[in-house]
Amino acid sequence: MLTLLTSAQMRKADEFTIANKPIASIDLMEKAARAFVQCFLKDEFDTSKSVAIFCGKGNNGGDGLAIAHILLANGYENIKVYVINISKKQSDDFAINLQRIEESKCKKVELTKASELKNIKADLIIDAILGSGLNKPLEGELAKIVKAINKLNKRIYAVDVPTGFPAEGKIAGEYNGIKAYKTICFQRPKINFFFPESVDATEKFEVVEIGLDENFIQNLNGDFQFVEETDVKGILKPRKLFTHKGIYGHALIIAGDTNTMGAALLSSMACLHSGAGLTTACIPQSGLKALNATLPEVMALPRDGTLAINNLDKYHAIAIGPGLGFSAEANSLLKSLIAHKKPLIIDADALNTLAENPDWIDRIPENAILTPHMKEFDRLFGRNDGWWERVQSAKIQAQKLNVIIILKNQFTFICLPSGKVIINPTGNPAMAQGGMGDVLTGTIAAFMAQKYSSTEAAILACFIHGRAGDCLSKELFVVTASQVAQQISKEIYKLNKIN
Ligand SMILES: NC(=O)C1=CN([C@@H]2O[C@H](COP(=O)(O)OP(=O)(O)OC[C@H]3O[C@@H](n4cnc5c(N)ncnc54)[C@H](O)[C@@H]3O)[C@@H](O)[C@H]2O)[C@@H](O)CC1
Repeated sequence: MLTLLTSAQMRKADEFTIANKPIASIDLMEKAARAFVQCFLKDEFDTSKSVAIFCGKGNNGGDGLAIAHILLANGYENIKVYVINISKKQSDDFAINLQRIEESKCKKVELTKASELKNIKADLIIDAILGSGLNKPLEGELAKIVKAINKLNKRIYAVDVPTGFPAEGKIAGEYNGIKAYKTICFQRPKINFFFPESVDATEKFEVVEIGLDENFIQNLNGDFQFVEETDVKGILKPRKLFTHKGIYGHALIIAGDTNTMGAALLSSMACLHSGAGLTTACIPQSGLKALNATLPEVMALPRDGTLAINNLDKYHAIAIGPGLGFSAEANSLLKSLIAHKKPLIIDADALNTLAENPDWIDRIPENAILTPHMKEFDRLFGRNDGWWERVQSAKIQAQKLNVIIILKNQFTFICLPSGKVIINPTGNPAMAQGGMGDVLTGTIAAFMAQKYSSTEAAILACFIHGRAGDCLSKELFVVTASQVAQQISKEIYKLNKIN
């Protein structure tokens, strides 16, 4: 699991590396600049293009100056550096690189006013005005300069973080910073790149390694961690010889209503393909034909409007919610499940039922998993102003209630009772279609039934569900929930096979 860093922690890692490795601060900057250029050249190999590099006077600007001379050395001839006079203060490494630029054949101009940008002509722009040192909103002439740079309407590559975009913390008000095509950031992605608000600042980002001390970074107590494929492979267990269906657990999916029976079928289908030994769908009578016709492997526990499930012992994991609707029966089922200590997943309509009965929330069993999307989360725990606030609130609630909250989005946040937030990297916009959450719920239930811990089940399910969608979207504009459900077994197989 990769630990993500705040800007303050990044500075510590920087200082530690300089103090403990045979590398000086200016050489670390050079290394960062080289890593940036290497990444930049993968996209921009036409060295006849002209490049305007906008630099502030801190270390981000220092990077920009180093990038200028490295690009020159790589065959780019038409490079112009614009040093923006935002303050008198300059960093030591900026000063050293400025001296180098002055001694080179690189053109350098000082820029004080936005109006001076009118005559700038460049095919490409590199933004190195402000990086992770941003400590206040962009104002005055600097804000005007940034606006004018955006208006040049050229492809902008940002160094480390787009100027004006906070690397972490609340993203307040309307974004007025650099709108980058791509951000090439150092050693770790910025935490805020995982929030939807970041699309205003950068269309994409790529992380380059700059040689900071990894041991030091991993031992920093970062709240945010990032799942890697190796983590998932480390958790997944192979299916052993002589095992039988009883070993892989029995999952109960309480879901479906007359008009939303598909949700129950999708959840059950995903549960099957994710490896549960037995799957039972608790659905209304009206869904039995469909269930038997489409998922013959799944058993049924028909609901007749007054169902009480007496024998919960035989189930190793229970998921409630997909397409469940709102009824007295659904209410009483959820209430009775909360009273039991079974591994439980609460999703969709069951989350909304919970929101209508807030006094039940404190009674949710330990290590239960809640899987809200943004609206369901806000209904449950109150409105949030932006994603930073929402994830902070999910973090607090997961700790307080001792549950796991899977806050779903492009990047899903798995908030653990320990206070850690695990970011899932897989998944893509082709998966933005109804039923996808039902599939995730069925997948989590299957992993819990197979006796993975709630944390493991959450990590596995989110990663593999997204990975299934990623694989399918290589050939499809949109992937449907059924396709994802059916792909899951293939993805588990691939991850297990390489182990
Ligand atoms: N591990 C690291 O920390 C490394 C950092 N490097 C670079 O260093 C950058 C951070 O450098 P700095 O800490 O010098 O900070 P910046 O270069 O981001 O900013 C410089 C200074 O600008 C001022 N400032 C902040 N917000 C402002 C605003 N809204 N308006 C006007 N002035 C403002 C602050 O006083 C700040 O210290 C990173 O983003 C990265 O590009 C690299 O050189 C490599 C290693």
